[in-house]
Amino acid sequence: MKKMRIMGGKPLSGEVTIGGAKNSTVALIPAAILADTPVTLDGVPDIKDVHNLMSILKSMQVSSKFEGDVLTIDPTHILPTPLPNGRIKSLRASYYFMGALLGKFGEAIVGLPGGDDIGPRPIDQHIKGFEALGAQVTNEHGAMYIKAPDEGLHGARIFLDMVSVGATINVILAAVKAKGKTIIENAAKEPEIIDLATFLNNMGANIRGVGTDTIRIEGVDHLAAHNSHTIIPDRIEAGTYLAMAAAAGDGVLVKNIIVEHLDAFLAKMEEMGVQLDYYEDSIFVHPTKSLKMVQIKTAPYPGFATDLQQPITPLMLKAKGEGLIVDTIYPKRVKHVPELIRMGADITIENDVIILHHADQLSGAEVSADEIRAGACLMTAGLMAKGVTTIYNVDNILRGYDRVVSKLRGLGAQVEIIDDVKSASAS
Ligand SMILES: CC(=O)N[C@H]1[C@@H](OP(=O)(O)OP(=O)(O)OC[C@H]2O[C@@H](n3ccc(=O)[nH]c3=O)[C@H](O)[C@@H]2O)O[C@H](CO)[C@@H](O)[C@@H]1O
Ligand SMILES: C=C(OP(=O)(O)O)C(=O)O
Repeated sequence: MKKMRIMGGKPLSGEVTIGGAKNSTVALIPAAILADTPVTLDGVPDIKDVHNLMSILKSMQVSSKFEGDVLTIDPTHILPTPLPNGRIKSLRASYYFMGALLGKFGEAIVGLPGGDDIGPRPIDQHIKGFEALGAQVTNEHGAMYIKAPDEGLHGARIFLDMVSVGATINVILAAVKAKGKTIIENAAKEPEIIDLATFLNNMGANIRGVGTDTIRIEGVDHLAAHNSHTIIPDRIEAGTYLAMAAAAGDGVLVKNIIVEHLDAFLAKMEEMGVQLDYYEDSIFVHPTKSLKMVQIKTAPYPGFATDLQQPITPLMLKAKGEGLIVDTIYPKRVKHVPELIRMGADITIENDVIILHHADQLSGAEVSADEIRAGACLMTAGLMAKGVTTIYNVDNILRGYDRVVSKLRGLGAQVEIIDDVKSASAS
């Protein structure tokens, strides 16, 4: 396991460029196996989730090559392979192989996914969707066995009991080649779902209504890539750097942003009094002086993203007064709280409400990134703090933050990643 060492107190300045969205990429890679041709993705972030997905592809005889930010995937020799264990457990989005293999071969054996420990993450709505399309689903020793009827999957009307990104995407992947029309109601509206549908539609799929709560899919027989697909910028990485720039910056330009994808987050930054200059696809964050405390309630898109409640927390610690955070999606997503307290923060949790107070000065400490966004929060706290912060379990950050050390160094941060077995290296 690696750890990250941050020497705090040095204000960030300069510019940083946001990479392609993790949550698009991790859906696009499994989706690529639905194609009858090689597929090229551009703007791919260099994150561990991508490397783990490439290794899963390899186990199915799907070759892939990652050069710069271009990933080519050749699924033309794919074999229908059971995936009950192994790398499947290393990330959440491996569950997209359930929908993709089911859509491609009418059968999937896929282990229950890993991913962040942020409270219960059931997949009942994914299963409900597969069953509505005619599949039989059983859970045997921690792996899902999913089988279409002999005549193949058929279109269906599916009302999701709750808005779920994963279930919406998995049903799209399974239904895109099913016979007839599928309608997903109460669908999630996240931009990454639109990105996935754009990719599939450009290959010949017929998916309409993505970005609204009703998605209509007319099944097609073939999918073929004619052009490379450019992945949308990562709105969560962007939000992380924007909050970091406001909390620990002396004037930072964050580039490659789709501003509209961050509306709820940016409104909160402005409510706090952060001064932002907007350009076509970048935002300049001015150094902050006095900040107003706010209350945040996370919600499905276009609401305030759960994945940004931890990254904005250190910024809130700079504001005067009492702030509240309620994560309605993952009420137990509080792994950052004991670590921030160790750094000198005044935070309590009552009935799943996170209550924060102003901290004059955080102090460097040894802390643990127990999940990706807790890690993002601790990086910013470490940059704000006096002294050295060592973040353990840094693989949880590297799972989803593209070339994070070189980006932070580019902003003037003193940061390094150290293997626990002495030798130092940067990624
Ligand atoms: C790879 C990826 O894109 N991950 C994102 C995705 O995760 P993921 O797709 O796993 O999250 P969902 O949108 O499915 O989950 C939303 C809520 O619905 C619940 N639920 C979901 C499915 C289900 O079958 N049953 C059920 O009860 C979950 O426990 C959660 O409370 O959306 C989350 C919520 O925006 C983000 O935090 C993750 O970064
Ligand atoms: C929860 C997250 O990721 P995953 O769904 O991949 O675990 C996240 O990106 O914040």
